[in-house]
Amino acid sequence: MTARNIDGNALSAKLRENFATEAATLAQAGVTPCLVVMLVGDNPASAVYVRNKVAACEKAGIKSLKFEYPADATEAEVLARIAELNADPSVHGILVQLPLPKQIDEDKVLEAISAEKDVDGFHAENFGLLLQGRKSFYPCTPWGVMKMLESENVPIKGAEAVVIGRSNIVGKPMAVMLLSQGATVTVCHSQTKDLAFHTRRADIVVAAVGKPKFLTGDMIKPGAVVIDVGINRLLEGPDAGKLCGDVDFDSAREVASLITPVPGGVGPMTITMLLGNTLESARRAAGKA
Ligand SMILES: Nc1nc2c(c(=O)[nH]1)N[C@@H](CN(C=O)c1ccc(C(=O)N[C@@H](CCC(=O)O)C(=O)O)cc1)CN2
Repeated sequence: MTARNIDGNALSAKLRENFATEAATLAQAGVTPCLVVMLVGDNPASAVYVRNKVAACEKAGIKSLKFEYPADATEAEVLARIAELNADPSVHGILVQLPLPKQIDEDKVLEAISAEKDVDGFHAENFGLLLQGRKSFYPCTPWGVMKMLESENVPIKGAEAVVIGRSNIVGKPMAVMLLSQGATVTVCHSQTKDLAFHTRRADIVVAAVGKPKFLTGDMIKPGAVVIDVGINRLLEGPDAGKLCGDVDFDSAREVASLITPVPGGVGPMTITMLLGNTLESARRAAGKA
C-alpha cells in the first residue's frame, strides 16, 4: 500500500476562498477583519511564517498590520503594544510570533493578549474552554489537523490516536480535540518508554516533536493515518537546506493509508485556520457570531 497524501495546499485554497467571501460580507456590514502580527527578533523561519500569514490575510481581504521588533526588544515594549492593540476596537486578532528571544517571558506575553483577540488560541482562558468542550479560539495547527482528518472522512470516534509531543501549542490541544471527537488518545513524549509499542497500535498518529524523520514505517500500523506536524530544516547531507517533517516520509508512505507531506501539509493549514479565527473574532465584533 502506498499512502495517499492529504494536500494541505489544496484544502487551504478551498477554505481560504470561503473565508474571502465571508471577509467581504463582513466588510460590507462595516466590519473589516483586522489581524495584527508581532515579530520580535530575526529568526529566519519566523520571518517566512509571518510573511506567509500577512500574504494570506491580504489575499483573503483581511487587513493585516505587522509590528517588528529587534532581537533585544524589551518585554515592556511588547506588552505596551499589546495593551494598545487590546484596546483598539478596529483590531480583531493579535498574535505574537513564537519563539520569542530569551529575555521575554512567552507565557506573560501570551497571557497579555486579550482572550477575545487571541486568534492563536494560546491564552489559558481559551485552552480552558477547549478542555471543557466549550466555544473558544482553537490553536491553529491542531485545528488544521482536525480539518484535514475531516476532509478525508477519517473515523475518529473509537479510533486509537497517538499524539507524539506535549507542547502547549500543538500536542496538548491536539490530544484534547481528538478526545472530544471520541478517539482513545495516548500522548507520547521524550520520557515515553518503547514509543513504537504505542505508535504501532494507532489508527491515527500525529508527530509533533521537531525531530527530523524519527517516525519510520516500521513504527506504523498498516493502513494508519499519519499526520506530520514537524517542520525541520536539514542542516547536512545531500538534502541540506531542504525542509522535512518528523516523519520519514518514504518509509511511512509504504505502510500508511493517508499521510501529510512536509512542506505542503499541516503548515499551510496552520495559516488557514488563523484566518478562520480572525474572521470568528470579527464576526463576534459585528454581533454576528
Ligand atoms: N504565534 C505563533 N507562533 C508559532 C506558531 C503559531 O501557530 N503561532 N506555529 C509555528 C510556526 N507556524 C506558524 O506560525 C507555521 C509553520 C509553518 C508554516 C508553513 O506554511 N510551512 C510551509 C513551509 C514554509 C517554508 O517554506 O518554510 C509548509 O509546511 O508547507 C506556517 C506556519 C511556530 N510558531
